[in-house]
Amino acid sequence: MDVIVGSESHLEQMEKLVSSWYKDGTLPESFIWPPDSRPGKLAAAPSCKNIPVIDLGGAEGGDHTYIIHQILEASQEFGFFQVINHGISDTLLSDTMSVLKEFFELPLEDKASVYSEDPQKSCKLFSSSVNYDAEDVHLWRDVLRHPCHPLVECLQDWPQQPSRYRELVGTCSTQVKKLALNVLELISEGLGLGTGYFRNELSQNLILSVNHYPPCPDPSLTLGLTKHCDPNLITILMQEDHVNGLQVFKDGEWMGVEPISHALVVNIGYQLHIISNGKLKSSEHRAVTNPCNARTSAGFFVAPSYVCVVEPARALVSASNPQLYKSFQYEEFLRNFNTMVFEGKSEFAMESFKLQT
Ligand SMILES: O=C(O)CCC(=O)C(=O)O
Ligand SMILES: [Fe+2]
Repeated sequence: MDVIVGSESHLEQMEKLVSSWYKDGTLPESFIWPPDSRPGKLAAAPSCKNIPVIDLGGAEGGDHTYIIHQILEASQEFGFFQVINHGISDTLLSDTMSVLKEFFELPLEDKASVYSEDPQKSCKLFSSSVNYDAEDVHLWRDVLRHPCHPLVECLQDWPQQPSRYRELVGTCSTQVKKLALNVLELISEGLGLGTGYFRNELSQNLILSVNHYPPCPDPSLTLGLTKHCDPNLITILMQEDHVNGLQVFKDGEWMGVEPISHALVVNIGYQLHIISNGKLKSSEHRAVTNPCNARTSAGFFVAPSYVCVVEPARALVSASNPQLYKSFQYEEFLRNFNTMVFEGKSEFAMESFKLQT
């Protein structure tokens, strides 16, 4: 059925957005996760002081080799690290985060033009997941998702409000892409793949996914985002200051990733795990909610083009390091990943791409 933007049924659909009704103070049953995937007592998840914070300030000077060493070590052990002195100005990051938060605070009518339940639509605001009507349990989040590349082609689909949205998110996404390519260059060098290994179809796409988690009456029973690894190449995540929520699974327990002002979180996606022939790790992570503050996070997902062929780098395969994954088109991986996520089996998303060794 076609739904006309701003029509009564379109606005009714928008009432699925958690931000439109959370103030009634209830946690509906449809948001209560089974006991084995609930966060339970949040106090049990210590804020992780161990996720490395890497100063990229000297990457082009005398610290170059040391920084590569830190990035490789963090990517092998944690699959996550934070970066500071990354070259993106504090003002741009703060202003972009403000405009993203403002977007979610707009009245429903002002968000109606981007709200959509159509899985094919590339720029859309929705609640929980793209499978809202078919999923058993909902996530306590609203999401605004859209491509950021090529900028001139996608910009016209982005929200027009707040008025500085396009300008700030456009500038920020361009700079985040540049940062991601710099980090990938350091990884490429660290893996012994030379220069420019990722500067092609492997890093062609950039998708922004903004998560908004309103305050939740009982964070122990629900989740903002269930455990998953990111399917793409590498993710650069901006998280709001002072509000915890991101957790990484490490050594059998969930650990919080502390928000650090103006730092960015870097997360190794499945494609980088595969290209490194298992050397770099993709870690499971999730987002929990809290009763006091809304939290907004913005993930910039750098991904291969859909037709790009992905496989372990030849230079990393040898008799003593047999090839662990077959080669495939990224589109095929993504289709399988999305099905697995929908079936609640995302931890098995890699199975059909593994080679018997
Ligand atoms: O909200 C967060 O910090 C996590 C977001 C995330 O993991 C994702 O969007 O894939
Ligand atoms: Fe993620």
